[in-house]
Amino acid sequence: NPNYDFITAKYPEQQLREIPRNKLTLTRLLGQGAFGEVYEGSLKNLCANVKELPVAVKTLPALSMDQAEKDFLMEAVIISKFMHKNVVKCLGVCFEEHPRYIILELLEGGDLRTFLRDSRTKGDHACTLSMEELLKLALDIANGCRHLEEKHFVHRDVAARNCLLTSRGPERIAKIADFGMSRDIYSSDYYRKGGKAMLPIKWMPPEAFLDGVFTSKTDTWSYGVLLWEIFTLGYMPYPGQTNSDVMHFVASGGRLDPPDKCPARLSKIMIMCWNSVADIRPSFSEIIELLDMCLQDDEVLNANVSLCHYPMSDC
Ligand SMILES: CN1CCN(c2ccc(C(=O)Nc3n[nH]c4c3C=[N+](C(=O)[C@H](O)c3ccccc3)C4)cc2)CC1
Repeated sequence: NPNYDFITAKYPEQQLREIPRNKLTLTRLLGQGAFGEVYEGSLKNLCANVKELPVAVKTLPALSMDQAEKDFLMEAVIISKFMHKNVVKCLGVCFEEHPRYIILELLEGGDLRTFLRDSRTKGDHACTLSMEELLKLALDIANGCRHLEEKHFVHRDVAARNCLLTSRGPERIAKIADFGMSRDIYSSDYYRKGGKAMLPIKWMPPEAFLDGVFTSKTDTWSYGVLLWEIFTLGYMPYPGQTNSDVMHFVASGGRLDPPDKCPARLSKIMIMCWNSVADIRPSFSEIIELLDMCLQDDEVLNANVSLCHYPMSDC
């Protein structure tokens, strides 16, 4: 996996900060990850002026396989490389004994896809979030992705499920928060192709699932699907289609329909992200400029996000 080269080749000197385990208290379980749990916790006097710091603690079960251990370490090393307000921060690790912990900044709003789905009001299919709020979420993640692009890091799994929110209120900030190499093998978001890796087919461009080619333009394609997720308030992409349906559909030129009543300026960005020629897809700097234009455009701000009515799918 070239991302491993990214780490070992360029930054061998960067050490992970080992945190004494006795400074850490785990309070409650936040979620079950693919290879472990994530707890809310608190960190005592990490530094002078902070007595107790609320944190998220990712755990690796003590009896994990070697590969899981390597992936877990790799996730900590990768996250520690980035310093950006839209990328989750790693505060340190407890790696000297089992169970191993990765200590991350606590984001209390939960993941972006759940938040979008919860923000639908029942029945009248209106939405509790304004276009401006949705655009700001989109811009937060685009900024995080631009930082990864600048660092020549390809994420490979940009999707709403892998983003977290600082809170659910109007001051919420969205961050890219999952750099795990392992995939939730029980989630229908992933597809085991050729008995090997679990692939998020519905978020991948043709050159990735056909030829295994991954560049920052792979993340651009995935980001276009994330935009579609945001403006459908968390629908499953390609409703009613299986992963293998989608591989054939997309490889032969098929694309997601932009959400209905989605303003043209916004749909255009999605379509640009899904250009079959990777080089023609926009960089994240270009995407940010285009989204900033949307934020200035009343036609976009006054559009109402109406939920598409997909008959049979897990909407
Ligand atoms: C209505 N309520 C609102 C509150 N809510 C939550 C649900 C989950 C969380 C949560 O996991 N927060 C996290 N903070 N930091 C990290 C987290 C996860 N991390 C990870 O690294 C996880 O692997 C990860 C990464 C991306 C997305 C999900 C999980 C790092 C917080 C609130 C439950 C529903």
